[in-house]
Amino acid sequence: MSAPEVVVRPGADELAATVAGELVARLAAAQAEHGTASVVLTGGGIGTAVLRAVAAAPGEVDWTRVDVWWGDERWVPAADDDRNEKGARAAMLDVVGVPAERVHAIPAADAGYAEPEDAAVAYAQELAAAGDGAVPRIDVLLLGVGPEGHVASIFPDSPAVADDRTVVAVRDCPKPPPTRVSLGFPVITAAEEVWLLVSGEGKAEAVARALSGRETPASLPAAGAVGRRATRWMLDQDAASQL
Ligand SMILES: O=C(O)[C@H](O)[C@@H](O)[C@H](O)[C@H](O)COP(=O)(O)O
Repeated sequence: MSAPEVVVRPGADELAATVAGELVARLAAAQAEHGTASVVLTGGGIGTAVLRAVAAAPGEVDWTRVDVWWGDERWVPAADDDRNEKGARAAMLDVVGVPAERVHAIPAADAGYAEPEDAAVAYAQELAAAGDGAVPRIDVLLLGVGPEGHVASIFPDSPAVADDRTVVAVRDCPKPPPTRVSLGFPVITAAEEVWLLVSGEGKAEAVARALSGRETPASLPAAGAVGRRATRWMLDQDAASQL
């Protein structure tokens, strides 16, 4: 595991454009090496801005050979505007044309699973099937970061921080909506590259704490979000202001 890399851009728009350009380049390189590429998407403001920037400049990637997964999803019906999937489809997936069979959405609350725990098991099975029983190769795993240091839907000092399952149901989230399904640390830390996308002064303290080396994944989940080959903190100036 290498030391985290920190990239700082002046503002959120420049950050989104930089991340989009580097994501396109990384996915194209993965396709050149493996034939296919895979990315885990995040919800949230800067994550969605990145998807819009990718759609505006989709580059050299063959989008019919990209597998798309999600880091977390809100436990709401498929048509609800809170769905990360809905936002990602509108911002990018439908624009660049990722085929339906490569879009691995976390089941919605009206998809036929009684409880989010059942949906989590189903998503864990879908991941395992793609990876021949293990976590599939993830070229880039994108994560937003909350002001208190959550990533995906793993919140500080919540049961998910110590859960060794690949996918977990999460209840009583401090950020609404309160019920979610999230990847667990075993998947996040299995990704080739983890990119943490952070914008705004309200996140500056969490960024500084995560990079201080003094936090645990339980106290500050973002501190536990490390990739196998690379961990990149991609920040705007405000988010970097306490470094
Ligand atoms: O679905 C979600 O809510 C997320 O995936 C969540 O982890 C998000 O990425 C962060 O809360 C940052 O969100 P913002 O960029 O909007 O602050």
